[in-house]
Amino acid sequence: MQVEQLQDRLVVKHPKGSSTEILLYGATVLSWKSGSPKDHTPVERLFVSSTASLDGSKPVRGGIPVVFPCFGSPSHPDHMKLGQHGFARNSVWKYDGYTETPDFVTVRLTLESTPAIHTLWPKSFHLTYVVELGEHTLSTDLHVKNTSAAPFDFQALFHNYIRAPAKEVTVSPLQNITYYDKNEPKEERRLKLQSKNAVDVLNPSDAVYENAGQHYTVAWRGNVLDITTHNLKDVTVWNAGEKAGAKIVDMEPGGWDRYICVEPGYVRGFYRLGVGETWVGHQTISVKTI
Ligand SMILES: O=P(O)(O)OC[C@H]1O[C@H](O)[C@H](O)[C@@H](O)[C@@H]1O
Repeated sequence: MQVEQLQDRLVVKHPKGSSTEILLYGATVLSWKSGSPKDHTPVERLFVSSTASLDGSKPVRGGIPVVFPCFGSPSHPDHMKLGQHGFARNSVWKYDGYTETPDFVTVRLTLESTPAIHTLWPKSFHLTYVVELGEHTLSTDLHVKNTSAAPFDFQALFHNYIRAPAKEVTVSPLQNITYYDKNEPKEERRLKLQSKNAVDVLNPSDAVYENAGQHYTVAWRGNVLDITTHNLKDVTVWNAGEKAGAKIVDMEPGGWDRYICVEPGYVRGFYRLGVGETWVGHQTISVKTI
């Protein structure tokens, strides 16, 4: 059996040694251990704060929280009752089974509206989250189906906390891409053009790159992870930095220096989904040999 269902999570093991754990709360990927094509020893690739709450009392500080149907604090008139990053990351998802091929173990989770969600966002929808584990890859797909009688607008994002030393890691290629700098105090100055190709987070970063290339390389000292995406036109690069990081209540001491968030999403503007239609956002994170 490659998938073990525990009370609060799924533990998925690949015959070639990689593994992943998915908390039903938020469908949050909590762990992804994978070797590289050069060194087969499985290594944890995601950062989860040791002080994160995993009991469903608040979204997990780390792993891969799923952001839907709004990113950040709501800005769309239909989203005003929602909390930061929406409800997907703090709702309990249902396990919907797994499939297995020689190369991949794939698990499915689903989420539909509940009375509590309905009071915040009165739409009818069906979400399916598909997590596919390969020998050196982890893919996540979010399927959003509109089961309402009218179109609705949403944003979606995979909030990947990549385990990496913040002082050394870079994300590329981002040169000549326009980004929305959330750390810039004045709204009218927030849209900027990135001049660097490999962007670091030596200073605090909260930058939403618009219409980026959907293929990113996250690199530091002998490590390379590739992220390829589909239908996720934007990517946010976030690291709180030392000062603001110390103020995040569920961030472990010094935790700001152990992660970089590289968050593919559809978050600049909104995707309008017609009645009965399904939208799929996809990412694959691969461990590369260098
Ligand atoms: O603290 P959270 O609600 O989990 O959000 C953590 C971060 O998520 C994204 O990266 C946003 O761009 C940031 O502005 C935010 O601080």
